[in-house]
Amino acid sequence: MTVETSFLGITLANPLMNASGVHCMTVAEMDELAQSAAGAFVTKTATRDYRAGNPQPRYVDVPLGSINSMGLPNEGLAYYLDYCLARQNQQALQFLSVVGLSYDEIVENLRTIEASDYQGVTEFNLSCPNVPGKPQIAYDFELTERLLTEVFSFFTKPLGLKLPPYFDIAHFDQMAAILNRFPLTYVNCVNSIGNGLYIDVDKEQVVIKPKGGFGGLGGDYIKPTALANVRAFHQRLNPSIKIIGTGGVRTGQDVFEHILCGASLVQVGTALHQEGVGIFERLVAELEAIMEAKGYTCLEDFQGKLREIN
Ligand SMILES: O=C(O)c1[nH]c(=O)[nH]c(=O)c1I
Repeated sequence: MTVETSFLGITLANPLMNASGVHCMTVAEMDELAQSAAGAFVTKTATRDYRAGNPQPRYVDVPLGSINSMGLPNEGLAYYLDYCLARQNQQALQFLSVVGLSYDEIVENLRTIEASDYQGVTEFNLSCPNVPGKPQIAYDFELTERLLTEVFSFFTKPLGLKLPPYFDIAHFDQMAAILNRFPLTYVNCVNSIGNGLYIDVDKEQVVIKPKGGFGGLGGDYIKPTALANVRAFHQRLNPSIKIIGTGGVRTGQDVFEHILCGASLVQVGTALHQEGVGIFERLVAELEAIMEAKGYTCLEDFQGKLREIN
């Protein structure tokens, strides 16, 4: 029995990796990830220039997950691109997460990556909920289509999209119809559930400073939504477009559920932030135990095979 998997023809020891934004802001954090049991890693979403991000406190772990309004702090695209270029011969599979603060900057950043010797995967983040004044790109279907049309007029390297959660069947249909028109490597479902609110009852106060306390939710809160988005897009997208499952992963069972819904890789955010990189060994062991108990010998035995009630 094995939890090995392959992505873009590259064999990975397991389907697990970090979620962008968690444990991937600096070289030190990314090196620690690279040395961990994680099968792959992704960088913090980069903009062209360095960003300090929103004022603190801007990330808080809470009993059922986390709330954050980081505000896209990052060292700038060159920092992460240089990191990936320097290590792309040693690391099996790298994911470089990117966005821009404007349409033109997004195009510029993707042109920078295209012009580089980067051989890894690019994750285009369409779903950052925390840049004040910037609505999430992926909730604007026309803008998404316009951007993807322009990007794929020049971008030839493997490209995936980080999507926000959708909550309406019509939106799954509309978005999938758009995505199926492009040679995407994958879609990553889901980013945090945007603009939640967590309250400290003793202080009768919000817990994060930016945006009046509104922030993206992660953790246990979002697993049912994450699973539904993985399943919905797995059912609707061309099989050539893989699904990465993100959201609410804390145990091997959560990993199993994401794969059952159709995920090829599974990312860990909130729980990684809370437990550290040791979580990957634990998740692998727990997933193996579930597969053993069910008599599965590989991920393909159950991947995408969620049953409905007929
Ligand atoms: O506030 C952030 O930096 C952030 N926070 C999130 O929860 N998702 C994102 O994609 C981003 I770029």
